[in-house]
Amino acid sequence: MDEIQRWATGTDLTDGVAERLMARLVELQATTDRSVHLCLTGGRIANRIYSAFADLVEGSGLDTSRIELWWGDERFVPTEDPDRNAGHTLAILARTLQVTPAHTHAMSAADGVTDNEASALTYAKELGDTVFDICLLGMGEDGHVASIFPNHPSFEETTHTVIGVNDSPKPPSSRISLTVPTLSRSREVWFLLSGAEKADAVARAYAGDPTLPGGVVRGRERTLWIVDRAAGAGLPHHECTF
Ligand SMILES: O=C(O)[C@H](O)[C@@H](O)[C@H](O)[C@H](O)COP(=O)(O)O
Repeated sequence: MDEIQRWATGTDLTDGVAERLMARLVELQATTDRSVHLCLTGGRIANRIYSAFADLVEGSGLDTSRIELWWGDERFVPTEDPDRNAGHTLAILARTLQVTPAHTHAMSAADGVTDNEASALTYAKELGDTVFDICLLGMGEDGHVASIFPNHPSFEETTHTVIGVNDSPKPPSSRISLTVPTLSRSREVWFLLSGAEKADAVARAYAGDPTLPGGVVRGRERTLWIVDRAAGAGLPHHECTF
């Protein structure tokens, strides 16, 4: 079930998504005794949302002992490299979200190792058959999600759940990524889409363009297309949820 959530500006989107994400996580925790699994994405838009989310934790009712953080992709760089997704995200969320190391599943960094495939296999073992309750994804102007790129080996059919990605069109070149089937195992996929430069890719992906990773990744129960006015310019207006 695809739903469009349209916000006027990127700022409205950031604050609105942070509130809806917090509410949904609290709602999911109320339906189960297990941990809730949230898969995070890198990118500018996501990091702005994480910052707004961190401001909401106090008084939210979120049980931080029952949330597990995963990553959809990672740049295969040293831990201290500013390009590393987990570094940014944890610095932002750790301001208010006390998530234990056992519940924080960051992909390994390239500290003294060069083999991203081996690191991908290690993450696949840690992931096992975990199904994410919510998987957050940004999208590039080329329709990439996580580190799965169109017209690129990363987008080829695979039985792997996690892969090493080389020659990434988006720097840095070496990455680790969940694969399309793994992303689509998620119960809910939330696409976080802001900026006019994404409008064409967003429209094509929403229409299910099979040549774009964003065109084929969907949640099993729900797919949210969260757009600001600019990024959603090419989306149908009759399907807005609010
Ligand atoms: O590691 C990465 O680069 C991200 O996972 C990538 O998939 C990102 O989400 C998109 O490129 C959108 O990035 P922006 O939100 O910065 O446009």
